[in-house]
Amino acid sequence: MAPTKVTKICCIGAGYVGGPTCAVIALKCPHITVTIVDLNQSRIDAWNSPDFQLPIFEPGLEDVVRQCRDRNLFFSTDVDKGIRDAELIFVSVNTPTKKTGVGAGSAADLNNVERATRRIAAMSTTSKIVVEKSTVPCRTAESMRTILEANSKPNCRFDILSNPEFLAEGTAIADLYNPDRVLIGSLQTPEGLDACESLKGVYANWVPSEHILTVGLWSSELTKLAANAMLAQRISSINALSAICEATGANIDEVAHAVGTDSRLGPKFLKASVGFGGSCFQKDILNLVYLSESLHLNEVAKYWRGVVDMNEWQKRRFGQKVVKELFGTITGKRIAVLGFAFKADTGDTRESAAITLIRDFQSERALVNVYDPQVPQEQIWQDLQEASPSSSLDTIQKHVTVSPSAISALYKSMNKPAFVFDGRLVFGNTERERLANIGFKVISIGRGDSI
Ligand SMILES: NC(=O)c1ccc[n+]([C@@H]2O[C@H](COP(=O)([O-])OP(=O)(O)OC[C@H]3O[C@@H](n4cnc5c(N)ncnc54)[C@H](O)[C@@H]3O)[C@@H](O)[C@H]2O)c1
Ligand SMILES: O=c1ccn([C@@H]2O[C@H](COP(=O)(O)OP(=O)(O)O[C@H]3O[C@H](CO)[C@@H](O)[C@H](O)[C@H]3O)[C@@H](O)[C@H]2O)c(=O)[nH]1
Repeated sequence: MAPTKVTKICCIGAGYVGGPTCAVIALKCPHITVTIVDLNQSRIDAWNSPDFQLPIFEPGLEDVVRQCRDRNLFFSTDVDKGIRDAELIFVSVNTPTKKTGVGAGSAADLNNVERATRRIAAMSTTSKIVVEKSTVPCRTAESMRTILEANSKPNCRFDILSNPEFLAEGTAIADLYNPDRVLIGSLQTPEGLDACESLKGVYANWVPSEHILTVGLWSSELTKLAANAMLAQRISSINALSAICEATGANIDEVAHAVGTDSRLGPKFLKASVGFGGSCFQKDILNLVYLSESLHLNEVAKYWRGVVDMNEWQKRRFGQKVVKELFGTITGKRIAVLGFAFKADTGDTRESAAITLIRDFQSERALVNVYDPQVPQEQIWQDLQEASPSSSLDTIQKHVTVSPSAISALYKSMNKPAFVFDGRLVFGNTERERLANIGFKVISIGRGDSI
């Protein structure tokens, strides 16, 4: 049998991955009808909103949705119909770290994946290619296949592929237009390889074939965890060195630049920071830690856990540095936190270092002003409450204000000496000097030479 030429795709999960990924597929493949389904009514309403107030902020996304929506791109809460009509289904649901039960704190919670898989089995009356897009532990595809096969109807076969997503938030559209690689894992059986060819045919509409890598299912699943673990490891390595720089007078930007010119290491992902955040790095490393522990590879688990431990230390260390520089106490002092999301160009606050920092400032009874144009106020309050479950919202709001602009942090209105703490190395030497000329004392992560 020849590989199916896909014309109808359904994506289960209309979040940061499902939304942009399938919107770009719709744009690049006008002959394919793409329906993105989700149980969350308000999210789907936002995707369908007449004024394109989309549920996530991502540069370039609105333009893609404007071009395709209601042409060959549809958003719906009718999950069952989406499943029934499709030839190929992406499962792009969230897989957060488990909060309770076996593996709590490190294992991935696969409940959403299982629910979606059971729904596919229950609703399908024709054969489907089912694609794992969510980040999952190694061998999850096997569990999905077992569930699908145990519940399938006659003449209905399911082929499972792994196709992890490597986009980064803030650059998702550019990453999807021009990916370093698309990775597809399949069983190495004739049917598995045919299914792989079908999915490859979708990406081949815009991705050069040498950038589409095909591997075995388990390698594909593990590659996603490995890639994130190794990226995060670079950040923890440079952050560990930033502490040495502060203590010795070396400059972390100079060290990172010089190290990164070694072609074996390369210049990217060497920016020291207040710590990595986002919904993926910590979750996926902990997922790898749990997998290693389950395989009784305790030294391997310990090795990867170190990357997360270093990140936690870096976040705490930055908060402690602020207290130390402000003469040992920040009680009653007003601190402006510019940026609440986990990085620039996104409104996503999951695991943002700003949350830990503000929680630590609150415990010192500082007065905090938060400014982030991409993050709605309600999200900030929700995150801060989750970070300090023993404090009421009233108590938090006595210490934290959400500012509509960054103006209130201007030098003239500040107590002197006025400090700027640069936790993302956004200020180079010129900007540092300019701030110092205004009168600010500038303290940057990874630099012993405050000015
Ligand atoms: N966010 C990223 O940058 C990124 C990048 C690569 C991979 N990933 C991985 O992709 C997956 C999705 O991440 P995300 O950030 O898009 O999550 P998200 O929370 O933004 O979106 C997931 C969506 O799935 C929906 N959902 C959950 N269970 C469902 C079900 N049974 N039926 C229908 N809808 C359901 C939720 O309502 C939610 O809207 C995760 O496994 C994540 O690790 C994320
Ligand atoms: O040199 C650097 C690079 C990043 N960061 C921080 O690391 C975090 C993660 O940044 P980034 O990787 O750019 O964003 P994510 O959207 O989390 O993307 C990561 O996680 C995704 C989800 O799995 C993967 O698909 C991407 O390939 C992977 O880069 C952010 O807090 C950044 O500020 C640094 O501190 N220093």
